[in-house]
Amino acid sequence: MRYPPTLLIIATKKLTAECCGYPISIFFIVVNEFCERFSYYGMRAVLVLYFRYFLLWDDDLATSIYHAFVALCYLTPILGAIIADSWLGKFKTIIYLSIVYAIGQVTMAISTIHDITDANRDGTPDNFTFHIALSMLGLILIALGTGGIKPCVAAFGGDQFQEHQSRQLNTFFSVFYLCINAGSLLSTLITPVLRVVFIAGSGMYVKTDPEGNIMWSVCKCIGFAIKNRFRHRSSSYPKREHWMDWANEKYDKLLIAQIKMVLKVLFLYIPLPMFWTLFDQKGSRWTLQATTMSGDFGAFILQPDQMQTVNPILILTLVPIMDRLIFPLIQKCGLNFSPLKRMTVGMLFAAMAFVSAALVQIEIDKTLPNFPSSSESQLKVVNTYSTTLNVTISPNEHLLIESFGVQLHTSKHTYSTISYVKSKPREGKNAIRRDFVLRHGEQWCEFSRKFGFGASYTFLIPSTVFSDDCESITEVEDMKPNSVHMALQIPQYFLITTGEVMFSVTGLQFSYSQAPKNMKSVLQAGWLCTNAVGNIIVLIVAELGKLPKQWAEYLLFASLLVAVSIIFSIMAYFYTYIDPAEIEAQVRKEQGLEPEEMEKETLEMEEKDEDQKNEQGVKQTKI
Ligand SMILES: CC(C)C[C@H](NC(=O)[C@@H](N)Cc1ccccc1)C(=O)O
Repeated sequence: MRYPPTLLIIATKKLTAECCGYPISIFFIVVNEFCERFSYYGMRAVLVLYFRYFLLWDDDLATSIYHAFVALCYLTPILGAIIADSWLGKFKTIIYLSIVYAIGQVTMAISTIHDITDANRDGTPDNFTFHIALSMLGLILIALGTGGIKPCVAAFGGDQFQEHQSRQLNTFFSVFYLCINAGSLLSTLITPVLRVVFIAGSGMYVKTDPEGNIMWSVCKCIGFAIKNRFRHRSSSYPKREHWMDWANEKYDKLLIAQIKMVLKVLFLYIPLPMFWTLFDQKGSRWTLQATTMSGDFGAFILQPDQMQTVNPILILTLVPIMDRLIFPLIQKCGLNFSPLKRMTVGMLFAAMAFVSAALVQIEIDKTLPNFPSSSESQLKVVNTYSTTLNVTISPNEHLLIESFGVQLHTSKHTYSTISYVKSKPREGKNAIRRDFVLRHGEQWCEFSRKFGFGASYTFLIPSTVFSDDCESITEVEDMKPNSVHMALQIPQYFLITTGEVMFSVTGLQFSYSQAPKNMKSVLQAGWLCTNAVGNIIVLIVAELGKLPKQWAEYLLFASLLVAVSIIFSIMAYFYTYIDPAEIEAQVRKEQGLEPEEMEKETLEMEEKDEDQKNEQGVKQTKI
């Protein structure tokens, strides 16, 4: 049989060992993902605290750099996808970038050792520039590692499945997502595990070779189509069905068909960053909201940042429920709950989560103290004298100061204050958290009291304090404890996580199923980029400032997402689901090329020989 003098790509999948209908190699991939997310989320969880308390950055800078880092982690997938699909292949890309990742984690760890520059041993680094530079280098390497391997791992997992395993392929993405969340959840509890599991499965993987510099060919082909279209802009030239068809003169029909498939999906992704903009505020705005709430659950006390673990916990329960119960039930009711419909509903759930956050915020606002505005000032005077005193604070204003103090707000005056609290204590902590012991030389006494969350107190300590065993200490409550319970945030976490399962797990599967074979990682990278853009939007919003009322900002975000989901549902309505393999076969047929399956059969004999000689390669390229 003669083959046209065109580049023929012949894919032959290796017979893989199976367990319950799944390729065994999948086990190594999901365990690898678990460990990777474990390491990533473990580091991310303490990153803001590192910026804040080690590098001594202020809140705004720490938050901005944090979101910039997260955005970078979801931008680098493009680089990983290019390396994998054009050069090294997914397997090698994962291995090499994991090494970069590990170097990044080590660099980051070294940057936290203050002894390196603490020559005078006072517990503070002497050279902050060194620590900042080292940690930034570490973070860039980590972003390169984690982001670079991310589109490859999901696509590599998908590659392990044969055609008859399409049901298992869908379940794989759910299990993959479960592992992400199990890893992120456990990372807060246990120290990172070495990522050697992935290499252990090496012999079992279906490893597809990269097919030349595919990204470069794609860019050149798109560039040519645009140029050619522009050259033929006069109406005398007949119109073509698709603007990419203007590349027909120079480029292979198959490549053009593949680019059309990818562009169609990428176009659909345009509104998606809005979902992530809301989703990623869990880590910032919602955690700040939790700082003004009470985390006293009786048996244990929950810190505001720990509230975020509700998300992975819910994922672990919701993914199986959705997969095994809700989606099959919807299907049984005869409803067509297609992937894009699921994603739209997911967005609506996220919008509802923000409505719920707004309602909680309204409740919290009712309990917050009134702080002076920019045109006011706050004066606090504590009267330790035994009787009421009359204090004149301006020619026309008199104040009666009760014994042990009073707090007041006045307009347009600045007074010197004894104690001045201008915001709720940070992270829901009290100014003083536990019982305290007073010491003076040999004398001491212990003061015991239950302090409320987010409360602030002033203690008046007379000189007689040691003789009466702290009895004479008088307490003034500057700020009432937080009274709205953190459990009220659970509905918003439930709604956003339900939205995430519908949106994110489906998006992952959709990106794999709609991508041509040689661009699976590229489309995974495109999907992850929607997250990066979402984080950049959070950054911009944080910098531009907020609405005066936090609940109004939550409602604004919810309305924006509803508007975006309407746009997305219209776009989705016009999207036709494709089977990339079928389209590719069709184009091949039109070009007079052999369909892949036939090629496979014809060449099976030839390959048997070669297979034995070659190391356990999977895909061969023949010219
Ligand atoms: C963009 C990715 C698909 C995000 C994915 N994230 C999750 O699955 C989160 N539910 C994990 C999480 C855990 C703890 C706190 C917040 C988020 C991923 O990491 O791949």
